Amino acid sequence: MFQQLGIIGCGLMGGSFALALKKAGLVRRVVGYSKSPSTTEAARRLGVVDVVADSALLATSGSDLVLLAVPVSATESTLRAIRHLVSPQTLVMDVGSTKQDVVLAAQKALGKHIESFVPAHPIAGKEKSGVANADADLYLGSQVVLTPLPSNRPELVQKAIDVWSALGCRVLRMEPRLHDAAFAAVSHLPHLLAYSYFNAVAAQTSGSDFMSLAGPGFRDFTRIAASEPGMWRDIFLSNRSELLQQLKHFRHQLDAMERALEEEDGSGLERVLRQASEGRSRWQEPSSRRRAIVKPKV
Ligand SMILES: NC(=O)c1ccc[n+]([C@@H]2O[C@H](COP(=O)([O-])OP(=O)(O)OC[C@H]3O[C@@H](n4cnc5c(N)ncnc54)[C@H](O)[C@@H]3O)[C@@H](O)[C@H]2O)c1
Ligand SMILES: O=C(O)C(=O)C[C@]1(C(=O)O)C=C[C@H](O)C=C1
Repeated sequence: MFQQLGIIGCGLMGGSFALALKKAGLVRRVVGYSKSPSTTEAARRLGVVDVVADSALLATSGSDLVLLAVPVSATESTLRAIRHLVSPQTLVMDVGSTKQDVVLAAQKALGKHIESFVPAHPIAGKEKSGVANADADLYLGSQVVLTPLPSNRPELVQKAIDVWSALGCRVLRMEPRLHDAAFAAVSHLPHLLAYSYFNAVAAQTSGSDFMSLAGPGFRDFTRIAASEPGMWRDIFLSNRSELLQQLKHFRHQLDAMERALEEEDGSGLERVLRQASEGRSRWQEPSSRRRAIVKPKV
């Protein structure tokens, strides 16, 4: 049981974490800070936070668990703002979608307090941001990647594993570099493609007429194109080199499809379509292997 959770960034991810911890009975009090006072006030009205803090530092004061749920580009300044109140017993985590830059930001900002910062990335979310979309069950059954640092206090790493496990998550440990390479392929590239594809259709003269006829295929493929642009700008820029690498792989496949179409190469086309269809049918969504909620150890 945590005495106080300090949420910095009371949006979708931070708000959902607060609600999940409350639902699991793992926290006595939640204090929240967000850049915009109207957001923090909405979080209080919705019962996501109990107390509104006027700064990130005040949200950290007295908290034994602090969660940064801000855009990845705000990690360094936020950690700098709270570092004086991070004690050796405080567990500080983030939920950022990239990890190499977050670790770098923490190294620059935290000094000796880095021992308390355990970088985390829950593989959960949705295209709707903001505290109004926070959901106590958002993390249930999801994977959470931790990229612990060599300087982390082992008991805080264990505490991080315990708290996510208690929320019904499967916790994995990974090197930041490997994390960023993997999520460039399975999260960042699909978002980039969804945004590009949507614009490619919408920019055509008849784009809106075409879209008025669209069915579930279009809906499913473009859902994530409605995601928050500022957040994804940050993610793309922060993981730029891995994303560029993934774009090369994608362009190679697209070129092969285009060639097969131009040459009316039906068997070549079917070969690549079959390869994808069989692979996708075999793929099992990790979060569909839902785990029972384990007894909280925290
Ligand atoms: N949305 C997703 O699906 C998803 C999934 C996994 C991880 N993430 C990561 O979670 C983080 C938060 O994303 P979200 O979807 O909750 O966004 P969000 O827009 O819903 O919430 C972010 C909140 O942070 C606040 N904020 C922005 N800058 C701030 C600052 N400097 N100091 C304090 N508060 C600040 C905003 O006002 C907002 O309340 C991002 O780093 C993102 O990469 C998002
Ligand atoms: O469900 C969605 O809308 C998401 O995009 C969630 C999603 C993803 O799977 O790519 C988005 C960003 C992350 O950092 C983790 C999860």
